[in-house]
Amino acid sequence: MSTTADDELEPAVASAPAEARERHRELSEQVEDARWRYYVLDTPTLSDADFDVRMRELEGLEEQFPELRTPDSPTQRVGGAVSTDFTAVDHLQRMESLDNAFTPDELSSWYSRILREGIEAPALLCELKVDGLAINLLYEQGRLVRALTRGDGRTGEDVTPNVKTIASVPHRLAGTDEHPVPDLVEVRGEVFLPSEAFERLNAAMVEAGKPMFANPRNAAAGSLRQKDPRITATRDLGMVCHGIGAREGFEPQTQSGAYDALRAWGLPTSEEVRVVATLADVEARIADVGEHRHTIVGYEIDGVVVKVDDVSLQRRLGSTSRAPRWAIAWKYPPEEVNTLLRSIEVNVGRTGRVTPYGVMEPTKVAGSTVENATLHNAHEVRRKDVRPGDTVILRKAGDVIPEILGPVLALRPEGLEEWVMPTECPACGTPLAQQKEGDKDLRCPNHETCPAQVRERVFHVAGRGAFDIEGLGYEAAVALLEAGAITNEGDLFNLDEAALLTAPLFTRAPKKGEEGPQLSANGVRLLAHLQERKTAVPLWRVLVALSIRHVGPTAARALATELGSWEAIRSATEAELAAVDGVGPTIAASVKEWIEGPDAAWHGAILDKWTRDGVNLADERDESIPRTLEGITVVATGSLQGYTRDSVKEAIISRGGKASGSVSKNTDYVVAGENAGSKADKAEQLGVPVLDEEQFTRLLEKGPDGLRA
Ligand SMILES: NC(=O)c1ccc[n+]([C@@H]2O[C@H](COP(=O)([O-])OP(=O)(O)OC[C@H]3O[C@@H](n4cnc5c(N)ncnc54)[C@H](O)[C@@H]3O)[C@@H](O)[C@H]2O)c1
Ligand SMILES: [Zn+2]
Repeated sequence: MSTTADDELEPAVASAPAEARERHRELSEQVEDARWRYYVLDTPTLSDADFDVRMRELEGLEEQFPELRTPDSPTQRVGGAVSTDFTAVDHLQRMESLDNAFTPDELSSWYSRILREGIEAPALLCELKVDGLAINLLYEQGRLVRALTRGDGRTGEDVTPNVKTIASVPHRLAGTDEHPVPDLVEVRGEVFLPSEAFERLNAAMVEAGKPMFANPRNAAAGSLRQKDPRITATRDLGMVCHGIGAREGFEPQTQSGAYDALRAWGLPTSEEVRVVATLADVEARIADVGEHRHTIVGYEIDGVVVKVDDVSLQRRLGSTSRAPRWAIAWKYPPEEVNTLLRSIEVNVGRTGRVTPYGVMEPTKVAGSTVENATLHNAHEVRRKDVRPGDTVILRKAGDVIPEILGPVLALRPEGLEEWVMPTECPACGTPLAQQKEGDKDLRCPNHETCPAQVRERVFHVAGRGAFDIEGLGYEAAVALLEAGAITNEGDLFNLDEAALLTAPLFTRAPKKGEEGPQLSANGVRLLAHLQERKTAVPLWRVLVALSIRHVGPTAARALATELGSWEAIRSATEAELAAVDGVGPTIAASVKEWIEGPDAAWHGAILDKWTRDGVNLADERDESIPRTLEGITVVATGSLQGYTRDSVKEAIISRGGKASGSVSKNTDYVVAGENAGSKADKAEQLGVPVLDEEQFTRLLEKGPDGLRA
């Protein structure tokens, strides 16, 4: 918890040494500067995480040397100021900030302090900490007369015309018998930009050639604090209430009760407010919200605010110079940090795609350390205008892959050169080219022998979705290729002891009586696994292993199911391939290209070798299963007791039927399990019979006749 001036603190004992004073002065300046950029200019140069670190250090210094805690220290004041673009107006009641907790310890020491006041088990209100900007709405006789930003807490900026453009902010309050409209009330809340509106706004900014907003908070602040309210009106801002200030003719007993009144008057309140009894409940709520942080509401949140619900207890606890003692903000780990972009490198993928990626000063974000992040293609590098040497904003949300959002332009060193995409493959020197006119991606066209592509393909053949060969990871793939034990994936299933002995990774020193290097245990196992896997996987996984562009597991399954063997796929026409359910023209063209295009010779050689080496290139039909569904199309939807998504398809296909994903007039039956949604509805509209699981089982056993019984 960030500690602030406590009146009861002992007077200073130690006097601060010169270097502590100097550091305090330096940090204060940095914090003041950051606040100015953040609150007034809406273009921060520090990340929130870096800002918080500095505040923490300041607070630590003041803890140690209380004499440094002067009234003008940034720790004693509510951050923010008033821009000259707006009229400065005083709040009737001061607007405060919040103290923060980043750890369970900090949270519980906040709670202990309340208990020390002799307050027993207070009801605790938990609400979302909205990542927007604070607003103060003054209603007199139910009429919205003024809207102010927080400013420095005493004086805010008059943004009334702008706030009036926000759809969810009522210009007039509606009274009810239970909740009559008060003479006067200051309503506090957060103005935010919904995530979707943020995406849209940034897309429009790019279109217009203007710099993007780094995050929804900055976008919300920038949108609200416009000189021209007509611009604000286009931005789809939202607002949610989280407190009240001055009031006349309105005396709620609890914070949650106040929200009930606000809601009744027509003000936007949150559905996600919970009143709980214990600190353990608070922790559970924090964990729960944390898990759904990005989906719980349609806007960004960065924490949970915990408040003592009882208003008389709030009064008793009072406030420090900048924040109430009766509330605390739990903050989740930062998902956005600033870091140095050291360089931009390129990576050559399995199908030759050359992808630039940023190499950064390793930084912790959302709980893990990040060093690399893809930049997708040269076009994207240009669009984001990131250059090696820039400070960049790095974002990582939960399990999502890290993303470089853009540079902090204000920190760009002078004369920083734009990055240039290489024109030649960094792995083999072949000039890079577009696959076809208008492609954003560049590729290395040397698919056959480009060492990077061969390495990625061999690794892919062994991967989970393909042959799943244990003991053949990236390191092993590199070792086999470097030793010349294989030249490409075609040689894999022909590997024998002699060939493997050339790769040091798979050998061990000879024991007594043995001559020369011997195969290591890993080497022996790899040979066994290769022999086992080559016949163990169904055709679709072999298709995946071939690295045909656009042929992933879904398309591969579709092709294998319909055609059953490599031979049948090879001899099918492009039109026949395209007609396969789940394939279509793009994939069909790509398969044909793989079979007949400029690389046909070495592609064919791989398959010849695999055939020679006994790889399974056709699926066996289980003749013991009766073909009860020949010519019948079935769509399964919802969850069934006795089947998984895959086994349902399996059951239909193995009986000669067609398992389709969408309902049309060509559908013969729809099988509807639990929670069957729109597909079952559509079936009814089209008059397609809908079966339950028991009827489906009869259909499988006896065909349509089974249903008549
Ligand atoms: N990047 C920068 O340079 C920079 C500079 C200044 C501030 N900041 C950011 O702002 C923070 C400090 O700002 P602050 O003083 O506004 O404190 P704060 O954002 O940590 O907490 C106070 C604010 O939270 C808001 N809030 C959201 N939901 C709320 C709820 N349910 N109940 C009550 N209040 C709620 C209110 O607007 C309130 O004013 C820093 O921790 C940092 O994240 C960043
Ligand atoms: Zn290459």
